Amino acid sequence: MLATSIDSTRSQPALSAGMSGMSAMSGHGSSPLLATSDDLSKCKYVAKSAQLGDGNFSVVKECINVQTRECYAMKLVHKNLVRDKLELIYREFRLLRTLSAQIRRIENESTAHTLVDYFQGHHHVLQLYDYFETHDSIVLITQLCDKDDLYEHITTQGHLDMQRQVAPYTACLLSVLRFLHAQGIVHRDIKAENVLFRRNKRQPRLGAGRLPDEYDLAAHDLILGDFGLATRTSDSGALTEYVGTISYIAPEIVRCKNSVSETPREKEPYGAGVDIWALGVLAYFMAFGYTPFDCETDDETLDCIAQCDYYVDDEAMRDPENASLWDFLRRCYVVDKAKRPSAALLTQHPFVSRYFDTEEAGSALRPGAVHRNRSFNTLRETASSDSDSDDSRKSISTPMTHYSYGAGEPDHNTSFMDLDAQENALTKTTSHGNASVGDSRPGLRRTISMTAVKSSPSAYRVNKSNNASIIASHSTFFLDPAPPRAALMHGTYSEAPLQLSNFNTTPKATSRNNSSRSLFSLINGASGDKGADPVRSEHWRTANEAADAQAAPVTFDLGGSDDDEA
Ligand SMILES: Nc1ncnc2c1ncn2[C@@H]1O[C@H](COP(=O)(O)OP(=O)(O)OP(=O)(O)O)[C@@H](O)[C@H]1O
Repeated sequence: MLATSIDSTRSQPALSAGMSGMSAMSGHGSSPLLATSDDLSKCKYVAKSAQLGDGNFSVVKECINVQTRECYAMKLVHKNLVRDKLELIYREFRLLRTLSAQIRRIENESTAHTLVDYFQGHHHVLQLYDYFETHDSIVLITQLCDKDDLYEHITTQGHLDMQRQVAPYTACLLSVLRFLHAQGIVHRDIKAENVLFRRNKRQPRLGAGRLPDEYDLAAHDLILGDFGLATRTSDSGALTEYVGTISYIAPEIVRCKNSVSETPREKEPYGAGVDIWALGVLAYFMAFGYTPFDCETDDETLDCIAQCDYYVDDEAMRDPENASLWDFLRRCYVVDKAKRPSAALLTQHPFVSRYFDTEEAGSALRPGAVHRNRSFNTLRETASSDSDSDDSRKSISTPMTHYSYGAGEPDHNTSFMDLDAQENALTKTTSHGNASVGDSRPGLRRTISMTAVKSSPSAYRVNKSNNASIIASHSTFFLDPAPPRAALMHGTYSEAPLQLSNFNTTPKATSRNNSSRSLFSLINGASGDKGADPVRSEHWRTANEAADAQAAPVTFDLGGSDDDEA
């Protein structure tokens, strides 16, 4: 691992030098050298001025690669905003890049007959295609998704249809978590705002007798994004950071907040189970249109999470047709992280097992009676066994020892048959309290992720063994058509992208294929112009802001780990 100076490579033709792409976005965090206009690459992307969305540190816009006319999402992370939080973007980039490489490998190896589940988790991870740096921004070029995310879908519809949407959407996200966790990656920010819908929706060809109308096929277009808080457990050692989004964080993360003054050694580390808890929160939100633990203040919410005290709609709880969902949620909301099931085990749960190849799990566990509950009300019960009748809400407390895996990590081989055999009937602690909680429940609002990342310049190093051009070329799989390598930026330091109110061309939305065994063959295959269009490219490349060249860039080391592409 050794640092590479930006200016030593920037003057090279960006796309011909193996390390140039990487080094342009990498560096050592000290004494950055001034770039001149000669050093700047032309930007190969033009963005729409209107944004698709924004986050704490970034704006996301639709863009077009001027050579291939493929459309992507452009995430512009403003350097000023991340100057003391470089590790955030560094970590997100590294993870997305590694995941993209891993996904490419899997997709190349996959054949139709090996696809046994309806959802292939790796198809639903936001794909990184390209990256570059300008004077003001670090820019990630990713798969293009719809403007409306899952949060918008839920709030627009009030709540989602249990049978057609909640169950398959949950199954799809469970499939993503199973994939990520198998790679040793914890997302740590599973929430509706981070679930997108792929833009390029193609009509799937369904196999005979294959569930054409039983569920919303948009489930195959879910894309999990925002890997800003994701981490590899092997990279981070014990996870003890208080990060995530309050409504969705697990009790063990809450405990990390409360033990902030303790030495790291004394903190109780958490793992992939935090994503399972958050998936339970999201499934609940999809089903009922509000989140289970939210109170008026953050402190109250954290207390409720720590005690697993969640809102329960009385009617919805009693409806036997919702039993499967409630049971799924109870499996997710286990306070003891060692007893919370893994994503792999949860695929056997009746609420979602129809979407997985879980024959061994036993057909008796397969659901058939999960239907939409159209008539829930907002009266919920509170679980606190000590709550008084003047409590403003009622609740049901999930027992913390709902079932037992024994000590240590969950046994991923344990089936739900085994678990159910161990399990006692759910012991609800229903308290009195007659007041409706409708008034006390805080209004829904888009959530904000918490970060606890401190700057650590020493972490930025360059790994010369990672060849940027190889990594970049690997980030282009499943493009339709695949762009020539020269059409990518490969991390170069470039002029700011031109921004237009609209593209005066007919762009091709770029997306990876849908997933599922029945959806694997798609009606519309790759077609169209496969080559770069240099004339058009030059046309698009005019009018970039040369002013960008006047100051030194923030330097980044995006050197990968050893398990990145070789
Ligand atoms: N690939 C994409 N296609 C379409 N829209 C996107 C895409 N990526 C992000 N968005 C939109 O931009 C918003 C912000 O993106 P993202 O969550 O990645 O930014 P962030 O700065 O990491 O956010 P946060 O501060 O919440 O962590 C998303 O909520 C979504 O609406």
